[in-house]
Order: sequence, then C-alpha cells, then structure tokens
Amino acid sequence: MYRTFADTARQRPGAVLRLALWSAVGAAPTFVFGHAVARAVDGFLAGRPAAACGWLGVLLLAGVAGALAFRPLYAALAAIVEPFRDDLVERVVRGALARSLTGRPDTGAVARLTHQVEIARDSYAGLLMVARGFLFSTAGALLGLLTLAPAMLLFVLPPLLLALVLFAALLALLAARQRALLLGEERLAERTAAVAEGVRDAVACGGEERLRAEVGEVVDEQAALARSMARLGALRALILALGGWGPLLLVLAAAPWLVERGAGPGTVAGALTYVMHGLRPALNTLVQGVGGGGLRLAVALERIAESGPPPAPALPPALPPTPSPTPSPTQPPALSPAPSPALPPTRPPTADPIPGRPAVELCGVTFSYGPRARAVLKDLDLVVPEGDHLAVVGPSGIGKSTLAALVAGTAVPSAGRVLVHGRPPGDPRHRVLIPQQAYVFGGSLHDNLGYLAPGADSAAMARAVDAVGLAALVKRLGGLGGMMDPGALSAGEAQLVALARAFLSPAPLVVLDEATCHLDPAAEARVERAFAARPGTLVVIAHRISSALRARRVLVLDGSAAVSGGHEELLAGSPLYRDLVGHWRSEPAGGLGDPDGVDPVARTDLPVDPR
Ligand SMILES: Nc1ncnc2c1ncn2[C@@H]1O[C@H](COP(=O)(O)OP(=O)(O)OP(=O)(O)O)[C@@H](O)[C@H]1O
Repeated sequence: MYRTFADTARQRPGAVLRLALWSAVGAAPTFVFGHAVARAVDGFLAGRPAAACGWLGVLLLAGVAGALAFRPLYAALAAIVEPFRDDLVERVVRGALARSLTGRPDTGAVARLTHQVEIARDSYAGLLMVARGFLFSTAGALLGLLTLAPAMLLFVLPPLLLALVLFAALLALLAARQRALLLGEERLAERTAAVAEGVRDAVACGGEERLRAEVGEVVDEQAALARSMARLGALRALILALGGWGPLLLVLAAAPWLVERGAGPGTVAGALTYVMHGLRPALNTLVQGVGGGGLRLAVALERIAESGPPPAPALPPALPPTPSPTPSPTQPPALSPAPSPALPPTRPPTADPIPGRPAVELCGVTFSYGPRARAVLKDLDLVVPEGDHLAVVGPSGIGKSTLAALVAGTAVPSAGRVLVHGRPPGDPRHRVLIPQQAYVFGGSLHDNLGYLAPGADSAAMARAVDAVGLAALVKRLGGLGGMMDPGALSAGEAQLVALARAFLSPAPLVVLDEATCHLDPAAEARVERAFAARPGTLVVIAHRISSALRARRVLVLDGSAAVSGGHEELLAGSPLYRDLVGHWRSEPAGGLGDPDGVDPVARTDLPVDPR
C-alpha cells in the first residue's frame, strides 16, 4: 500500500544514511554540553578562567554546528517522506477513479483524502523527527555520561528505562482508546444526522422519547470514552515525571557519594546538564510526539486504506442509468415512511413495461408515515391509462405529494399495491418524477439536460429547450455548452432545467409534483401543454387550479375519499371540487382569464373551508 520506513531504508539507503549523519551532527551539542559545562566549572573553580571560557566557546560552537545541521537534515527527511506521500496520493487517486467507474463517482473523495494524505505525511515526518531526535539525543547524553562519570548511569538508566517500558504499554492502550473515540464520534454523527432527517417521522409516530434515549446512550458512551482518555493522559504525565525528574533527583541525591569518590563539582554539574538538557527534553518530545502525532498517523493511514481501490474493476453502467438508491437530479430523496413494511425499495426492478397495462395502477393503497400515525392515504384505488393526463388536486397536506412518491416508488405503501406499466414502481426507465425542489447540478447545461437521456442529440435537446421555454437561459449561458452555477439560477430557471431534462427522458410516465410552482401562469401553461403533447402519460400534482382545467382527468383527494373525473363531471359531483373551484372563483383574478370564469392562477392547495 505504501512504503514503510524499512522499505525506504532498502530503496534509498543514501537518504536514510544522510538523515542519520545529520542527526548525529545535530545531537553533537548534547554530547559536548555536559563535558564543556564540567570543564568550565572546574576551570573557574581552579582559577583558570581563560580555559573555562575556552570550554564555554566550545559549547557555543557545538550549539551553532547543531543548528546548522538542521538544514540538510530536513532535506534528507524530505527524501524519505515525499515518496511515502506519493504512494498515499497514488492510492487515493486510484481508489477514487476506480469508484467513479462503478457509476457512483465520489467527487469529494480526492479533496477529502488528499487532506488526509497531508495529515499522514506531516505526522510521518513529525514522527521520524521525534524518533530520531530521541535516539540521537539520548545516545549523545548517555555517551557523555559514560565518558564523564560512568557511575552516574546507575542512577539515570533505571528510571529512564522503566519510563520507556511503561510508555510502550500505555501507547497500546492509548491507541485502542483513540480508535474507540473516533468510531464513537462517527457513530454519534451518524445517529444525530439520522435523527435530524427523521424527526418529522419520529414526531408523527410519537417516538421522541425513544430517540432521545437512543442518542443519549451514544452521547454517554462517548463521554465515558473521553474521560478515560483524559485519565490516560494523566498517566502519561506521571511517566514523564518518572523518566524526566527521577534521574535528576537521583543524581542530586547521589552527588555527595560521587564527590566522596573523587568526582568534582564540575562533573556533577556536567551530569546534571546531561539529564536536564539531554535526556529529559528527549523523553518529553518522544512521549508527546508519539502519543499525539503517532496516533493521528495510525488513524489517518487506516482511513486512507479504507478508501483504497475497490477489489475488482467495475464497468460503467449500461444506459439508461440503472436505478440507484441515492437521489438523482430528478429524484428527490426517498420519503421516510413507516419503519416496516413501508421501506423504500433498495433495488427497483429493471424489467420492461408490460404492454397494454395502465401507466399507473393503485389497488387498495394505504400509506402512513409511522405505525401509529394517521393514514395519509387510505384504501385508494386508481387507474391512470397509458397516454392519460391526470391532475391531482386537494387541500394542503391531504397527501398529493405522498401519492406522487408512491407512484414514483420513492415511498412504499403500508398496504395495497402500486404498479407502473404493470411493474413495481421505482424504475427510472419507466417514470420520471420532478419534485417542487428542482435538482440541478454544477456543470454544463448540456450535461444537466442529458442526465436522463445520455444519447440525446442536439436536435432533441433543442426541441426540449423550446418546448419548456428554456431558450432565454440557453442564450444567456452562451449555448448548451454553457456552464451553470446552480446557486446563480433563479428558482424558476432551475425548475425549467429540471423540466427540460424530464422532457428529454425516455421514461413513458412523467409525474410533476408542483414542479412548476416557481413559474408564472403563462410559463406553467406552456410546460404542461408541452408535456401533454409528449408521448406517454402525465400526472400533475396541481399547484394552480388551471392545471386541473388543462388535464383530461382530475383526481380530487379528500382524506377518506377520492373521486376522479372530468372538470364538468366533478363540478357536478364533488362538493370538495366545487368548494375548491368556488373558492378560487371568488378570489380576485390575478392572471389569465378562463372560459369557465375560474381564475387559472389560483392555488389548488389552499386549506379547505372548515365548515
Ligand atoms: N416525511 C414525512 N414524515 C411525516 N409526515 C409527513 C412526511 N411528509 C408528509 N407528511 C405528512 O403527510 C401529510 C400529507 O403530506 P403531503 O406532502 O403528501 O401533502 P400535500 O397534499 O402534497 O400537501 P402540500 O400541497 O402542502 O404539499 C401531511 O400531513 C404531512 O404533514
């Protein structure tokens, strides 16, 4: 997957040697400091200030040499770290490209993962610096002690070694805890996102308490993990105290014993310098660096490994696109109906429509958003013959969009059966659903329009553009190849793009769920007429009553009952339809006139008169 340090040592021994060499030069001051301090102290005490100052000069020179060694040291480090980074980047890009061939391109992957690669690179470089710094500084200090006063090692080595052993044991615990913390964070994020998305359903089912308890449990687990991580952090401080201050206290306590055995004050001062300026900072950096950056590196590498190329190469999907459980630019996210049995289908059927069967058949369909929620649709029967143009009207909240979702297969009935062209709904080759919220993506207008009809030629696109009235936007963008910024489009323009896309799609059934709500009445009329003239079946969840007037048939949803028929028929037979139309008739006319005296711009979903 990527080069380990051992691989690099084999492949680039020169770089590793250079790193070791310059690390040795960088650590030279650690070796020289103790001796220079010892000699300088002894020199001053013996009344030889010139010699003492000379040793102080040596100390200064060693410091300068150590500082100068850092420049080539970093160059040697880069020669080791950059190939490691290249390996990671290559893996990430290969993974993203391979996934894009599966038909589910993860466009955020490269940006996201290269960020993780940078974290891994920095952590790896930091870890190498820490490890080599510890090794060379400790070696320099111990060598200095050995040459200055070997007996001192008796007091320095035992606490240092004990601290290192304890730290190694703690590191394993820290890594396990850090991983658990990270996974817990992910669990918590997933849980809260799921709760936020489904809060409407949860409230509808009276499930707030249960949700609160479930989320609370994950939060408590996470808090317990964070507390235990903090306790391990305190243990780390104890280990540092043992390995850093232990040798210092022991050397101080042993000083009289050493002096009795002939060690001068300079030797004691030199030994203390080794402990204070060599061993203690080295241990400190090791514990902090490995405990922080090392764990981060391990986690980042794990995430990158997970994002690697999929096991087997996959081919692009056949066109038209196979159904995907993720929302497409014409398919709104699936509704979240009752947990069971009303789950959205994860793999819609791909069989061809059955010739001669109606475009839509609903048989005894009941749907509710939760097991204890009131049914939105109850025992609904409906047949929409092939080639029909049906408008669905009814008061706000009566279930018009729910019906559209059931027909499109993004919601599944709690009881009853829905068929589209004789097949279970949900196959994007059989139907296209345009919701109120238009899904338009950043890219060229051509790509947006061709999303559901990849083979569409420019003549077909021009026809769709003309049919829905998109020419002004095409002109503004400089042609079909013009790039679109979805954020810069007006809501009406975005709807027109989504509508033109649906117009181009080969799907024989089009469901418009208030898909023209941001258009003015004239533009809406043009769109509906265009779709009505398009071969296939049209179902319009009406936003204005004029949609009902244009349709061949109207379905009036009325909670417990639903009636359908022509406009005149319904005026005569449906009190609710009469109420709806009467309501708008009495509204001040706001747009085009109509032969029936109905204001065609009036909304169809105003609340029913509560009489
Ligand atoms: N995801 C959901 N979770 C829970 N309840 C929902 C959900 N979606 C809709 N409802 C409820 O179901 C009922 C029917 O909603 P629907 O959107 O189908 O009605 P509508 O007739 O299309 O309304 P409008 O014309 O206002 O869009 C409403 O009471 C609504 O609050």
